[in-house]
Amino acid sequence: MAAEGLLSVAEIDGRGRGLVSTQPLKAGQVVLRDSPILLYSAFPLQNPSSSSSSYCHHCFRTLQSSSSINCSSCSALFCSATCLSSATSSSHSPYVCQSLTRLCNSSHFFLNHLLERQLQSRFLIAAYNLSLVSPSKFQTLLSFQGIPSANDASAAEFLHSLISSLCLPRPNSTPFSLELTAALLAKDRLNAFGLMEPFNGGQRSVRAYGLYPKASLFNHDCLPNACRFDYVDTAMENENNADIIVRMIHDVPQGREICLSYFPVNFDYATRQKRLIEDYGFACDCDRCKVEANWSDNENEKEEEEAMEEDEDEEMAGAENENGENDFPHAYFFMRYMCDGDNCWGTLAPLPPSDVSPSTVMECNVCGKLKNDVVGGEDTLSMDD
Ligand SMILES: C[S@@+](CC[C@H](N)C(=O)[O-])C[C@H]1O[C@@H](n2cnc3c(N)ncnc32)[C@H](O)[C@@H]1O
Repeated sequence: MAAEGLLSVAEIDGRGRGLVSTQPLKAGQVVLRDSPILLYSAFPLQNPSSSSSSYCHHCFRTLQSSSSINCSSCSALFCSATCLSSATSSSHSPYVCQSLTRLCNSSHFFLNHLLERQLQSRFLIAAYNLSLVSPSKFQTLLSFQGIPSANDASAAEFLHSLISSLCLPRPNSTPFSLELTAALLAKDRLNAFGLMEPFNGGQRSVRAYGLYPKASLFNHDCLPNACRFDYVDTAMENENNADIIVRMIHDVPQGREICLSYFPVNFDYATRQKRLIEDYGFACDCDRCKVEANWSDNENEKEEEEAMEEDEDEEMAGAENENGENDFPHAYFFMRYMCDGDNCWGTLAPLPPSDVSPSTVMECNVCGKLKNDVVGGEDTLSMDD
């Protein structure tokens, strides 16, 4: 992990573990570089769309058709002989290759089950395989937070029996219990990061899901102070291209919890709360939610738009309502740190600072666009002032 020592793990009231700054952190500073312990494809198993064959089945780079190589036993494609060779002893072991082939041939499964079950089966086979090829990484996976919900338990019941009956037993190992299968599904649901397809200006979908040992400790905030970048297609040859890099959006003092947003920051209050309860099992009470909880539901988006317009007029100072309270204190965040590219909704963070000065170039973590920080400079407000 780069930037070792900038963050420490702490117990945070009502949130479980979290990551806290051990020293003042600067805008743009890289606070974490983390490699996945497990990656799995986000595409259906059977009748995969053309896009599923666009990515290497090991590192998930976009494939260049001229250089891609087939697995000798199934249809999986790899970007190079090196990736195929690493995959054969890790992510695409004979156990994974045979199990996925058997699942693909099970028409009953696909006629009756939605994409969600297919992706869960991909994850479970990857996790069962991890216990064979890297017991220490499997122990890390087990250390992630995640108590199974009723949905996880019923998915596990179905998938556990399907995988036990269709797939070969894992060589020299005891079978997974139903309880462990349910626990694994919960850990995946609460901790997986999506590696997105290249941004082409429209709806962006996930190409692969990854589980990251350190990044899984970041808690959520609807106005995050850090955001994560990935460079799956543009990483250098000698870098792990599926690494997650977390950079500070703005300065924070020592002792502050460092949080990411688990989804695009433009989601409205009701959508955010629903998503956090349903997918992550908690109701958010961050500063932004406390303010927006007082906005009436159907006015939510309208108020946000109006407040942003007012705040533009007032040089992003934050508008006061008739009671003299600031009813949109986070307008500043939206204006400065939300990408204005069409349909993008990414978050902007400065490029890493040099030894002597902060960068004035902001990078979007979705479309990758670089732009000058229009608000940066000496009169810049710190979010923690
Ligand atoms: C990716 S994990 C984050 C690390 C986790 N706190 C731990 O102890 O391992 C996501 C889980 O952390 C908790 N969490 C994250 N952000 C939170 C927040 N703002 N308020 C309450 N709980 C939160 C929820 O239980 C969520 O399902």
